[in-house]
Amino acid sequence: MTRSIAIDCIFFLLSFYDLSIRLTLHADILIRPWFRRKWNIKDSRRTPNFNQADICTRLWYLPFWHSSSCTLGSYKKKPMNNHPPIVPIPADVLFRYPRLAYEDALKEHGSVIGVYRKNRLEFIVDDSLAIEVLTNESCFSAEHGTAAMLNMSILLKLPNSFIGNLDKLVTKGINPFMDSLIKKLAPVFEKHMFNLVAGVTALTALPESLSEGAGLPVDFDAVVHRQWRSLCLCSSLEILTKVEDLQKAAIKVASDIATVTGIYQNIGYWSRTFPTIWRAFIWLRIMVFSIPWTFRHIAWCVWKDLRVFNQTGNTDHIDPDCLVFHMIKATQGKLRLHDRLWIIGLTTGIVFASIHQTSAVVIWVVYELALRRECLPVIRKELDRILETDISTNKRTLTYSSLRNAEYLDSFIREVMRLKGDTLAVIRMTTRDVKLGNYIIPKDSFITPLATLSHENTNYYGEDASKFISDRWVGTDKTASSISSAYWPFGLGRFACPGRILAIAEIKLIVLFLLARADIALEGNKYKIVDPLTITSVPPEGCLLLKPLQSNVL
Ligand code: HEM
Repeated sequence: MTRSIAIDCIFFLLSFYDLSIRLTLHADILIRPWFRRKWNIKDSRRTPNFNQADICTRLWYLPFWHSSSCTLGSYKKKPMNNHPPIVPIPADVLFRYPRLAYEDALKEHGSVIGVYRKNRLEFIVDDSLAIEVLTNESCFSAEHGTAAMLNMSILLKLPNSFIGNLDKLVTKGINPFMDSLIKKLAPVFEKHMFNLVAGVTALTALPESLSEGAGLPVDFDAVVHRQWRSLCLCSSLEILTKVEDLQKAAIKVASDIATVTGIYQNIGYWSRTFPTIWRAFIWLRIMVFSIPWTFRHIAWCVWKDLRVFNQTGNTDHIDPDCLVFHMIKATQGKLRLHDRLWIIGLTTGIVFASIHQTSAVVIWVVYELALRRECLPVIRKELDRILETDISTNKRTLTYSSLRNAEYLDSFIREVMRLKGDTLAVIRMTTRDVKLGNYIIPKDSFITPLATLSHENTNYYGEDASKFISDRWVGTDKTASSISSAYWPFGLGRFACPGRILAIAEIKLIVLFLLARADIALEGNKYKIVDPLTITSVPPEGCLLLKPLQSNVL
């Protein structure tokens, strides 16, 4: 840590060097060819894709170029015997072209390599070792990986497994109750999506608006962030739906945890350039101040419910679909102080796990659909077929069984999740020195398989593995949530995402209710990938256009 901070300080000083070069280059474009000739920077010695990096990046790494590595990080540790090769990949290249950089390095150096990223050595493996790494929990631990990412190794010292408990909670408290959950969620999703379309309908009625064309822009990201994220909470923590402030607090907590895990670290210049100082600072700010402060409302609500349970001995005041209810039921008898704190801790974990990734993936799915407009009529036809009639209200609506029958949409979502370009999406940490292939991976090392090598592997998917075929999975038993050695956007092994069934159901609800009333398109027919290294968690940016339908499906 001290060493890393010292390295960051050196980086800090060197950044002035970096700045001066950037200024010089930007000031006079004419000197660029001279620089190119002088430093012969046309071709990379290491990665063929490196020529895409700009001249500034190369000059930034110039002082370290002739050493065995071009990142300062590699001076940190002396490799032990049988250590996998450490491949120097400049940070900027990793950020911009992670997939190509890692794939090339693995192709050149073998199936396991070490790469320094954000001052941290990570081991990357190819498809041949992916299953071993993802499923052998005793050597490659998901729990250790998550705790280390959060800088919360204290979680591993607790008498109960935190992630194990989260996993059990979702498996026992959500998955068996999907029918009733979807019954509760569907009307809320319906209302929000229909309101969104109604807003556009009102605008298109104005004489100055475009009546033709692809539609009017809506701030879909904001809808997902403000409204839909909070809707997700209905499913897990019904308590939060009662008070708007609590929803906001939950969203803030989820985004704080995402920041601590480094999800947004790639986006900012300072966080990328001074990763260790940034991590220490952010950890302190968020874990010590922000989360306790923001979470106090939610914690207080849960605490009150738990107190009432302790006083009365019954759970009548809590919705039986709410996870707090299941947590109380799982604890025998009266709740002691540590039981209550544990339940509050698990609540934080669920808030993060259930909101963050789902809201990013829904944006991916909607944007991909907007680019493949030929799929919209097929989905609408499917929607018409799967709708069920509620006998009490005589109204056609979506139920969990109708969502399960949405085979085409399911296949589309699976293709999006497979091909959106995840790289280092699922992390593990070695619990001891582990032999992997011909190498020894030292204890406490981050290790992760490169997802693209599994998800687009021609051995599994045939020659058209990288081609998006929307109905590829229709009529097969492979649904968007069924994971395998060739498809693991939800992880694999003992701690594979337990919330995947709910996540896919929620994504289907939002897409179906949206398409029931509107056509979608993307402005300029494109979106921008904000962070190619963290595709699953950081959604793409684009401007969604909505055009209300002439005749609604629902
Ligand atoms: C599209 C949305 C989602 C994606 C892509 C996703 C992905 C993942 C991944 C990759 C993991 C790690 C698995 C491993 O290490 O093998 C995970 C873990 C987990 N997920 Fe999800 N997830 C999603 C939605 C949800 C939802 C809706 C819930 C809860 C209702 C949930 C609850 C959990 C829990 C409890 C864990 C284990 C704890 C942890 O590792 O943090 N997830 N998820």
